[in-house]
Amino acid sequence: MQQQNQSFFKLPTAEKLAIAHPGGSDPQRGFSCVGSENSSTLYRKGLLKTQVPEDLRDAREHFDMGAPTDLSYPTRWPSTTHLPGFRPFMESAFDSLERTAALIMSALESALALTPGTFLSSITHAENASELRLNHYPSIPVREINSGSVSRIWPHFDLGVITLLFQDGNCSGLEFEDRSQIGGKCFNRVDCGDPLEMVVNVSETLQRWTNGKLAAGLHRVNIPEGLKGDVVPERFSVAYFCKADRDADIGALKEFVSDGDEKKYESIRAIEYHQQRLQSAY
Ligand SMILES: O=C(O)CCC(=O)C(=O)O
Ligand SMILES: [Fe+2]
Repeated sequence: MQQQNQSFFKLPTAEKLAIAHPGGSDPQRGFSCVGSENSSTLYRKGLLKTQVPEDLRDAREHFDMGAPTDLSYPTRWPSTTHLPGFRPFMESAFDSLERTAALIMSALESALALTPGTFLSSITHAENASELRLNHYPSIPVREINSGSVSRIWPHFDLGVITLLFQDGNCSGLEFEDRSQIGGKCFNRVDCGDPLEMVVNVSETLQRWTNGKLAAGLHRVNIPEGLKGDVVPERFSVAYFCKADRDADIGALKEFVSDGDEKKYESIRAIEYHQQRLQSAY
């Protein structure tokens, strides 16, 4: 998949722009050029409500696809002339990742002693809302990142249920917030490791369903540890965002709100919640 990732971003700019995501609140499909998505607003207007300056940019481009069965928001595919085999490969990868995510959610149901299907009944709809993303971070001078207004990806929470994340094995930089010091002040590095390693990240929907019992992981991509030279090399990653069905309620589940507990997350349809959040990120 990392090879497909590299091939996609090597396409001529015009080819990528021909399948550009128009922005706005609809689920992302196709190509988003460097600077088009602003992850810092996901942070600013997200769970932490922390004050962050307005003019922060992401040094990242990405490609998003939806489920092959998602007829509401079809994927914008590059032409087969330029990338033969890309679509069938990505659709088959989507299928494997969807099954992997379902296994993890089923294991979580057992671990939390929930009735089977408590989570999965809201994620297995035929017209599923999950997404697969290819990220490319072009090489960038260290001084640009140190200027403070550009980051590979600003601290943010993912919106879905869980994220399955793969790094390219060459360029590290992924960091997760240290849970003992909430507030985005201290981050722990995640080793780049083997490209077959999968990072599983709790995202906002699971935090909402569990009324905060499983907290979403705040993460970012920073300058790699021990970098030599004054240019950060290019980096690739792949993220599968397992999402709730569009019509699913993503308020706190009754199983996680005992008598006398505060229900921290009110009922809202997943699609409405996502639209509100994406509107602010583009
Ligand atoms: O590139 C990475 O390692 C992280 C990507 C990420 O956080 C995202 O796409 O939401
Ligand atoms: Fe993320």
